[in-house]
Amino acid sequence: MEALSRAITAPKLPLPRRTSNGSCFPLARRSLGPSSSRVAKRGRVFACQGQNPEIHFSDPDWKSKYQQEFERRFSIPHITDVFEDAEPIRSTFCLKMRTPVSEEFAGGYPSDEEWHGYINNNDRVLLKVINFSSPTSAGAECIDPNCTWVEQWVHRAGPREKIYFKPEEVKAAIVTCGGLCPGLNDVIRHIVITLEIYGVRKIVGIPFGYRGFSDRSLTEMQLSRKVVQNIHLSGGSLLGVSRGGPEVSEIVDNMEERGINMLFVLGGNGTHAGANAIHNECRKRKLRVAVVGVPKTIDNDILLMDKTFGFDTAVEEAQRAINSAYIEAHSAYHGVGIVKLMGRYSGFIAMHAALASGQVDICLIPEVPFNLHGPHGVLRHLKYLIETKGSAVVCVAEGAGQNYIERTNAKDASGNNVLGDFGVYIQQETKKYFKEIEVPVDVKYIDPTYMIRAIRANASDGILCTVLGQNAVHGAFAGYSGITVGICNTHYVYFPIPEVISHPRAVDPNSRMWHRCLTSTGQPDFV
Ligand SMILES: Nc1ncnc2c1ncn2[C@@H]1O[C@H](COP(=O)(O)OP(=O)(O)O)[C@@H](O)[C@H]1O
Ligand SMILES: O=P(O)(O)OC[C@H]1O[C@](O)(COP(=O)(O)O)[C@@H](O)[C@@H]1O
Ligand SMILES: [Mg+2]
Repeated sequence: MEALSRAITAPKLPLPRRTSNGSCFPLARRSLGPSSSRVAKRGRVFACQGQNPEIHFSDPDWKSKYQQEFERRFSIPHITDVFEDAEPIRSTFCLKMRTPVSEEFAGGYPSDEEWHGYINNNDRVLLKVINFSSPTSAGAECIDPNCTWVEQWVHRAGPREKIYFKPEEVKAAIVTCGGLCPGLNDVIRHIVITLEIYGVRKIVGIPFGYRGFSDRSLTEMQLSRKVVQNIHLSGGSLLGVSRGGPEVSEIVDNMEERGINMLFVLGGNGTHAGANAIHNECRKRKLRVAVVGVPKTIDNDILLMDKTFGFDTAVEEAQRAINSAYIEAHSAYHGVGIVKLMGRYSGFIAMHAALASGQVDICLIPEVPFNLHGPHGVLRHLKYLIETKGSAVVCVAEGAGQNYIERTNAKDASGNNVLGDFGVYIQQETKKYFKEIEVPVDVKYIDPTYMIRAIRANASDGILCTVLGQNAVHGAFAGYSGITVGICNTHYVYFPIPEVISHPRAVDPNSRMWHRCLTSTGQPDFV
């Protein structure tokens, strides 16, 4: 797997802390490296790595240069970049024709000249929709010190009128990697259904993530509308998931062997790094292959998207654990309920679950440093809560408080750091502290980790999965590769993969959302 990791350009996680917009971070000094640009945010100087290396705000044309560079970065790779003479055909995706697409296309491809349901290749969606009037505005994301409004457009997702694959020549494969996430089956289902509408007959599932490309004992699963009809009714992945796996070259060798020319990859940042490496390898080998990702992570740590599928469901389920902790704490004499939720580097689940439940007194996330001990520490505040309220609920994200736990350098099969269990640690420290100050407390610890991700998607996630799955297929047929689908300001878009995985998206401690969470919990700064 190490070799696979080296194959991509995106740096390995985690990276230095950045703001939630994913690009800027405060500069210690005024000097900038060759690949950074400077922006003002709340009166501080920021650097935007990898963006507009030579941007000079004194240049009267800086804005148009910035936009040109942005357009270049967010252009989505197309099959014609490599196969200049690739000829498109009229789309076989036409919803006006109600009869099923014939297996042999004997009478030619179906078409409906009158249908206006296609996306124009030049359609764009605005990536940022707030025109901040000042760098001091809450959550301001500025490019220049004056916070000038710069339109940033990204590609609109959806079916195109011209397609670059003949359905009868397509062998499509779907693979699900990383940890589970509610909605995986919904996405698989809609990829299969949409492929069939285009007229594809050869659709297979690769079992157990990237591993399924190398382990000869794992055979591909034939997929059809009939097979996937009811899979969304249960959680998990019909295909199975795994971490780790073969090298990129082995994956592409195997794809060639099986004749796969459309690959749909469902996974998080690691999986997408792999998908991008597969796309690049296919290009290197001059293979007419479309590789399209669908971001999957309950951590919600993929950049630039409103949210990833499964996140809402996970938050909803997490609330149940918080509610149980609240009931336990509230019903006990001096009860303290502690809940640990997932979130390796990003505290979105903990923050949103705390906000949604309204029952959390202290929310601890990896992005916001805190002291456990001392006059301004978490434990002192817990004492105050016990004295004043009689009980307290604490919600901690998995990645919080790692500085309190001895590092092991252990890695999982994908190369992710194995974190220490801060939930258990804070539980023990709480007991120890109250024992020392001779205040009796009843501590209840709940770790619902796998329960929040092994369930089926709720209704809103189900719809999100439907749109993402369908758009993934439209993107592949339109001839795009090395892309992923997302929701952006409520519209659906295609992003080039490297732009969404350059580092994990994190909660911005200066964001309105974190401030709302603090308003809700009433917790002080623990520093
Ligand atoms: N940097 C990388 N380059 C290529 N493949 C990777 C990379 N990181 C992880 N992978 C592969 O992607 C798959 C899923 O990665 P993992 O980090 O476990 O989950 P996720 O995709 O949810 O982040 C694994 O098979 C792993 O080997
Ligand atoms: O026990 P597992 O399968 O490694 O999963 C735990 C991990 O799952 C996550 O919730 C999501 O991780 P992925 O997006 O990489 O699947 C992490 O926060 C957590 O560390
Ligand atoms: Mg990950």
